[in-house]
Amino acid sequence: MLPFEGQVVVITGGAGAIGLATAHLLGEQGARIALWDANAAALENAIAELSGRGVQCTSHAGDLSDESQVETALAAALTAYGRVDMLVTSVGVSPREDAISQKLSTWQRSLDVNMTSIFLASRAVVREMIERGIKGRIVHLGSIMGLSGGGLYPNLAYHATKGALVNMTRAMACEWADHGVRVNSVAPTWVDTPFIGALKADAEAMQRISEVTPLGRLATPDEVAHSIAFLLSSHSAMITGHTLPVDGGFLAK
Ligand SMILES: NC(=O)c1ccc[n+]([C@@H]2O[C@H](COP(=O)([O-])OP(=O)(O)OC[C@H]3O[C@@H](n4cnc5c(N)ncnc54)[C@H](O)[C@@H]3O)[C@@H](O)[C@H]2O)c1
Ligand SMILES: O=C(O)C(=O)C[C@H](O)[C@H](O)CO
Repeated sequence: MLPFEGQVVVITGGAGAIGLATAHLLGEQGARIALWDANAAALENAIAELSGRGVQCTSHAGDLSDESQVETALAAALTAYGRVDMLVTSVGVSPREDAISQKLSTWQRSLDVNMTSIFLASRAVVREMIERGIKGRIVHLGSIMGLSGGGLYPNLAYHATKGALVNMTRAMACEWADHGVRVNSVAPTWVDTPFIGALKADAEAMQRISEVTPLGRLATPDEVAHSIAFLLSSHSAMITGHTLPVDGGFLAK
């Protein structure tokens, strides 16, 4: 039997690079997938890719910082599958603005996407898990920037929201442990995805990233997906409230 045979996973930001790599990995291991994302065109491609490989999948296109979108998405997933066993939150925005010139609107949008959407999806899914007695598992996409001040370039709103996610993970884990729901995060280093397209085009930034990363390279979406799968699996049954760096040694320096 496959490790996630028949289990249902909701992946927010599921049309993005890390979300989709996770969908492929969990799908290969027997999971049924619900991808939620704001990017309707990318979702369509993602669903075509997954279906082409025989993975059962549904999607919902909408802004997940909007409570009604999250509720609609969950209702559709429940209609399709009747349950949700796992949630991966992989939405994110990274404005890379310095604090002095940052606009309030940019700051607010970062909070809405990087924090509120995660609260909304987690709350919606865990209500269902508790109602149905499902011992669910959640993994959030944090960042090494939530565990350090960074230093290579200013990005206050990103640092603040990813830092908050570390403690949101702990608080959710403590609150939901009695129901058998585990909550963890991964904190990747820079991952080779379109999310850091502007940085990849900057040779000097890439050189500095390589210097501050003991393993000297970007992570791949697949490497992050495998860490997520571990935290969703029974192999991590005694781990909750934890943030796992997937960082090539960045935080060890
Ligand atoms: N790529 C990296 O270097 C890196 C490193 C560390 C952490 N992360 C985190 O991993 C996560 C995924 O990153 P990625 O590299 O796959 O990026 P990505 O841009 O490929 O994927 C992010 C997805 O989130 C979706 N999204 C953004 N705002 C949304 C909203 N309001 N509602 C619904 N969907 C929304 C986007 O449409 C996109 O498909 C993010 O949380 C990011 O902060 C990325
Ligand atoms: O977008 C940025 O500038 C980031 O810092 C995003 C990621 O978190 C970065 O790749 C390191 O984790």
